[in-house]
Amino acid sequence: MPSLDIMGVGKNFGSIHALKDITLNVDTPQCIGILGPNGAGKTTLLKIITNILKPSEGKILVNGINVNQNPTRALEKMGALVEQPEFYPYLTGRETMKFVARIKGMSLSRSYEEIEKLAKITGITEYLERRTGEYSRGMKQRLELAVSMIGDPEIIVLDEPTFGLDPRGMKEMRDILISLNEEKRRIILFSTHLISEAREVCDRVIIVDKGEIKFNEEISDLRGNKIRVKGNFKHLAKIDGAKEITTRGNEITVEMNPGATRNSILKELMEGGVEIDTVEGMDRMEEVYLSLVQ
Ligand SMILES: Nc1ncnc2c1ncn2[C@@H]1O[C@H](COP(=O)(O)OP(=O)(O)OP(=O)(O)O)[C@@H](O)[C@H]1O
Repeated sequence: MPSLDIMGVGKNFGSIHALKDITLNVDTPQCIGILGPNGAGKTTLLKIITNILKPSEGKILVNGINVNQNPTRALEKMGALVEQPEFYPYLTGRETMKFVARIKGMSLSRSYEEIEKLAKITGITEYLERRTGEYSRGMKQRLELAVSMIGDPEIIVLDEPTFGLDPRGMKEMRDILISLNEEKRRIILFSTHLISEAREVCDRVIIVDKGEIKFNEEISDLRGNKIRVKGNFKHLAKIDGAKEITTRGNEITVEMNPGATRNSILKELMEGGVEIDTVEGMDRMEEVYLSLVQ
């Protein structure tokens, strides 16, 4: 079983405290999303995990091995896409993968099988014979993922794998991550700005802001306890199922009492004379994230 231990990691760039005492222990295969606004510290954390940067404090253990002290052994079973690699533009996708497979010490016959398998998983089989200099951003991103997976890593670390892709490309990349995660053989850690993406792909979500973990929960534990309604109303009657109600313009946010349901709240609002236009559910992850972004 792969394991990743982030133990009290801090990172200072001069007077900037990019990370402060980050601790996280993962010892079962799962997908973890790191969500956070610009400058939160996501990339810095992923760079420390992959030994591109040294922590100012704390340590990272991969399968119990200290990344900083023994990087070769610790990172043997890790595949990462953290700094955008520049491929040699005159090599084809296949040659690029073969090159990396050879560096990783793989035999030619094994590398051939590995390339075919990974090209299929990441959907690049049809571009394998083209020079990477001619690849679109989406093709490059898939090739990068395929390259990071050479050697069947137990831990995969990806910095914003869907960044810069069009909606279809984003969906396809998410589907690849979902299917990799379904095998439940690896720890997949990736950063994103998108709540919806984290919710769709991950088992656990961590929200980082100003270098600190502000939220760390399993997706399955998140229960929506707020709903937001937009509509017309003159004044609000008492809502039995509401713990707290706030209004802003034509927007009503209701925090529900434990026994209440979305439907019971909506019924009460309508009976109280609210003409409802739209309804949104909010969960705690969304609340924390939106409060940080705002
Ligand atoms: N090499 C560096 N030198 C100085 N400051 C840095 C360096 N790298 C990052 N920082 C600072 O550390 C903080 C965290 O940056 P980081 O790139 O980790 O954030 P992020 O969450 O990945 O942001 P984004 O979503 O914008 O990519 C920021 O204040 C950033 O300016």
